[in-house]
Amino acid sequence: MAANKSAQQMSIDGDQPPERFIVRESSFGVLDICPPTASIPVINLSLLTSSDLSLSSKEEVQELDKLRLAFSSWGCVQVVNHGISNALLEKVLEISKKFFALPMEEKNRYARAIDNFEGYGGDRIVSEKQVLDWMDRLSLMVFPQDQRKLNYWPKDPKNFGDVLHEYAVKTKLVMDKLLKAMAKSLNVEEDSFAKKFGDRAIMKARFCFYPSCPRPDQVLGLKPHSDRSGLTTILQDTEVEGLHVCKDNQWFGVIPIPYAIFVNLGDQMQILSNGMFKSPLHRVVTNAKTTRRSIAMFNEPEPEEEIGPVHSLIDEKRPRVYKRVKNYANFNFESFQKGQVPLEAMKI
Ligand SMILES: O=C(O)CCC(=O)C(=O)O
Ligand SMILES: [Fe+2]
Repeated sequence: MAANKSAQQMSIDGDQPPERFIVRESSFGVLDICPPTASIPVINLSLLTSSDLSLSSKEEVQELDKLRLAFSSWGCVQVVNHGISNALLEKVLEISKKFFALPMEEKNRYARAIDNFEGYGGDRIVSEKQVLDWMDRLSLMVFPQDQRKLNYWPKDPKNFGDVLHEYAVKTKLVMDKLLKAMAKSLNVEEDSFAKKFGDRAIMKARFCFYPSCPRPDQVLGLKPHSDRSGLTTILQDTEVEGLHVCKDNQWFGVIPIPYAIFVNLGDQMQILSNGMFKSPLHRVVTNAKTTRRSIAMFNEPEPEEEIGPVHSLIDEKRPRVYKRVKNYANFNFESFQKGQVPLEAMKI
């Protein structure tokens, strides 16, 4: 049955996308696979160094302004000079390439259980009416380290675990720097956001594989969504476009910059910032010729930590927009199941 085949296998077999993958106009509006491209703001992380705004150089202040504007309009940036070496980024792309190139039976040793997010598989089916994504993925919990389910971590390629661990540690440093810079850019205590993530913040990795598709005009690699996370980084194949971001109700294509890391905010940062920063809708389209790979890292506050707008961002001019909630990931899933838009359901 085609519906049980992986997207990769359908692509190899030259299958036409089955009915359940077809995006109807009513599902998400017209599928424009080639929207205008966007100049997503580029942030030079090496300029964001001082811990005290009053000590910031002119260049740093300018960069902080750029960051604030970018996250309050686009909800995303491309980060350069982030401190992660090109060699490591190449290794991350390489372990992804090698894993997805394994024979199907080998990959299926890491197959996801039906009710779990972790492991290898396709779109997680939560409703009969769901339009399926033309994408295979390997999802893994990386932090807290004691939550890892190592039976899902590929043993082939051999360096998979070491590379992912090193990349996650370095990614967390980038994210923590960004969280501090974001707070500074809004003129609030530097650790206002960072401390909400807690010592047991969650980091999940998702290796995304979008095989070529004979009908890119009819299917989506990943349907429009905003992330549940606090912060997400995306490392993408340099040569292959496919990621689109929505700004002011218009879709824009993202042009990957070699060795830059794309960062988007998730819903929990929109909540923590009392709506000052945006968690943007984004999606991925496929193309008829090439496979696209990306590695997304999702960083979230620990589920036991109650989150809500940071106090210093609430005043008469800007009253509190969102409620407080524990375990936003669950809240998000449940409101989605009830047909609600989770961020709307969080409003007071
Ligand atoms: O593949 C990409 O570029 C985007 C992935 C993504 O948005 C996600 O996994 O949530
Ligand atoms: Fe996403």
